[in-house]
Amino acid sequence: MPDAAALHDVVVRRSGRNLLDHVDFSVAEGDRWVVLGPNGAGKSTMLRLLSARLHPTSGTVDILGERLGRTDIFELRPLIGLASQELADSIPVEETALDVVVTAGYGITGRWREHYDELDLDRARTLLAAFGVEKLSDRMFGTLSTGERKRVLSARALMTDPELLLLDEPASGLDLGGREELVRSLSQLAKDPATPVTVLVTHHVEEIPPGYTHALLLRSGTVVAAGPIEETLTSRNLTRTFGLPLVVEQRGERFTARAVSLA
Ligand SMILES: Nc1ncnc2c1ncn2[C@@H]1O[C@H](COP(=O)(O)OP(=O)(O)OP(=O)(O)O)[C@@H](O)[C@H]1O
Repeated sequence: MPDAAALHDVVVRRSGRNLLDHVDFSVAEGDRWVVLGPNGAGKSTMLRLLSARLHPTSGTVDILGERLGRTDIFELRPLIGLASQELADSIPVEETALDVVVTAGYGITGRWREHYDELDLDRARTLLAAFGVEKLSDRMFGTLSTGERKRVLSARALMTDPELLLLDEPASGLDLGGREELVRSLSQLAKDPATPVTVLVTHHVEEIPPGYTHALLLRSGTVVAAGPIEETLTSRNLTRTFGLPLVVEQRGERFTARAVSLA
C-alpha cells in the first residue's frame, strides 16, 4: 500500500532561510504521528505542506497518492481534515459551533447559502458529542473558551470523513483538566481503527495521546529523529531537539519530560 503522505528532500525557503531543510518524512496507513519541536522548528510549515496549503521550494510532496504541483489541490483538500489556529482565525465570531463543523463539508468557514441535509447536521452533532461539546451546538464560536474552540475544531476536522487527519497543537492553551479531557478524546480516536492516518503537532510530550505510534522530532527545519514512538522519544533525542538536557519518562501510555537537575 502506498504511503498516505511522503515528503522527499523537501526544502521550504523564505527570506533567504530554509524553514524546512532537506526533509524526508513518510506516513503509512494506520500510523498516528506526533510532531514535536521547539518554537520555530518548522512544525506548522510541515502541516501546511501536508494540508496542501503550501508548495515546497524544492523536493516532492505526495499526499494520498497525488503529487503537489501536479494535482488539483481543491479536489485534494476535502480529503484532508485539518484543525489549526490559522483555520480558527478565519472563522467568523458569530458562526455557531454546529455551523463551524458542518461547513467543513464545503471546505469553507462561514455559513452562507449552502444547503446541508439532516444527515450532515446529524453527523456534525455526533462529532460535537464525541468531543463532549454537543451542548454548545448553538453557541457562537467567538463566545467559546479556548478549550471549547479546540474541541469544536477537532470535530470539524473529522466532518468530511477525511483520509488524512492533521491536528496542529490541539491542546495548546487548555487548562490541566481541559488538556486531560482532550487527550482522552484524541486517544479514543487514535485507537479506533476507523480513524484515518493522523499527524498531531505539539510542543509537549505530556500532550501525546495514548495510541500514537510514531514521533518526528524537528529542530531548525531539520529532522532530529523519526520512527516508532518508544524508540524515538528518548532523553537523548529530546535533548538534541530542544537544545537543553532533558529527561523523558514513560509511565503507562503517557510521557513526561523535565530538565535535568544540575543540583
Ligand atoms: N513567510 C515567512 N517568511 C520568513 N520566515 C517565516 C515565514 N513563515 C514562517 N517563517 C519562520 O519559519 C520558522 C518556522 O515556522 P513554523 O511556524 O513552521 O514553526 P513551528 O515549529 O510551528 O513554531 P511554533 O512552535 O512557534 O508554532 C519560524 O522561525 C518562522 O518565523
